[in-house]
Amino acid sequence: MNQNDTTSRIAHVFRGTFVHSTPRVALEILGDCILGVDDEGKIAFIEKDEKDVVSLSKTWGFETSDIKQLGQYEFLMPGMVDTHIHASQYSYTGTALDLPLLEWLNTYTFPVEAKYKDLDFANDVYTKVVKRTLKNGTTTACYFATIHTDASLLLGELADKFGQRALVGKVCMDCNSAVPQYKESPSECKEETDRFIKELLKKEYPNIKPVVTPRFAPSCSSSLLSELGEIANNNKLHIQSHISENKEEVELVKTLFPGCKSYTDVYLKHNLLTDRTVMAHGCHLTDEELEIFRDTGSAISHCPNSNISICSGMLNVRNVLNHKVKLGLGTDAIRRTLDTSKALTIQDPQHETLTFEEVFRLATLGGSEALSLDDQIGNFVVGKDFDALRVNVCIPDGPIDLFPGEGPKVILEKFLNLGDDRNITEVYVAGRQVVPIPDT
Ligand SMILES: Nc1nc2[nH]cnc2c(=O)[nH]1
Ligand SMILES: [Zn+2]
Repeated sequence: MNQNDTTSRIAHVFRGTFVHSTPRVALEILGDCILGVDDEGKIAFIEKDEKDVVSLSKTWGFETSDIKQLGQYEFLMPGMVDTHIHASQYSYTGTALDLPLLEWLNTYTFPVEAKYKDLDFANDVYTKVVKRTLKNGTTTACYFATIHTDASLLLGELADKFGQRALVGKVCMDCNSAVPQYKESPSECKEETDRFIKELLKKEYPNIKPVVTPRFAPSCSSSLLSELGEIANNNKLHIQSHISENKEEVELVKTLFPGCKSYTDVYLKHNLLTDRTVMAHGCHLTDEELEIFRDTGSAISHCPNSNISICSGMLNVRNVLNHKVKLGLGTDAIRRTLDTSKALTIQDPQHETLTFEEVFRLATLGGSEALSLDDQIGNFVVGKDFDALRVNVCIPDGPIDLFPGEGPKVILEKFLNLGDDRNITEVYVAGRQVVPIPDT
């Protein structure tokens, strides 16, 4: 857009420090910048060290009095992209962490997920998870819901209502011997997935997309996996699932799919590895499997919080990045990603520990790449949507103390390691301010 374009007007102008990542640099600090957002929510301009604000305001048609000036201890950063979150497991977050994956699923997860048949229960939990994640800076979330189509549609409705960008997956599973009431028949799976996609697309929510969601290979028959691969490919939809999270699961998949060379080969053979696929965990993938991820353009969602909590394994992110595989983070993962990388260095001093700048990139631009949304979000580039956090590290009674001489890089590092939602004073998604959340 330019000054001659009368269809879009400037909706916000910010001035101050902006931090973001580019494919080339993990952390770029833009001091004293001015950024304009048009009324379609896109970044219209970014000017550095602008001397003549008056002429800029004339060019773009805004009032200089409308500029939002950031304070010394404030900055704007891109919104965080959560590439893997189970909205339906939010009610028991922080508990039930005493069993390994397969027992954990049977004991805690499946019985709770079965409750989402009840739309009142779903409404309560899904409202809370969308609000909580938005307040904590998740501007994009890639959600697993449950097998229930109507509750999954409700999750899409709530994300749209509160203004979060989201991929929403109705979970598909036709095998569950431990909790047999929590599964669908193969035909139900297909029909309900079709209905979910059709109904969600019919709503035309601007920032919500359906994602085809086979739970993981042990929960799905081969014919269901093939059906889902076909649905996703015919409709050019995203795909999400789990892979190689713990060793017992990897062994189980070998026995369930004896004709496949590896866990990755199971998904490959069913046409589920595309450049719109994101697979969670991947702790135990081999280098050969990572090459398949790279060749197909499929991404990994790193979930170290979960991996440590139920002792699944430690993904070597450095090795994934060295294989040029796209990688984003799952929920609340910045700190646990750094811890896991350090634990790998303790085990092997040759391991090149991830830096906080690299992890910052994974939480923002990396996530957008993993979800193939990097043409739209992930950093501050003219033409991309304005998904951003206004951060203030110096709020009264906040979690961070500052000391003389600390510049923007230290301030960002402190925020990433010590900050919380009190420091995130405003959140924007596609130019719409969504935090503070209005009272309804
Ligand atoms: N961590 C985790 N792994 C899974 N694998 C299949 N389903 C799940 C799930 O709900 N959580
Ligand atoms: Zn998961």
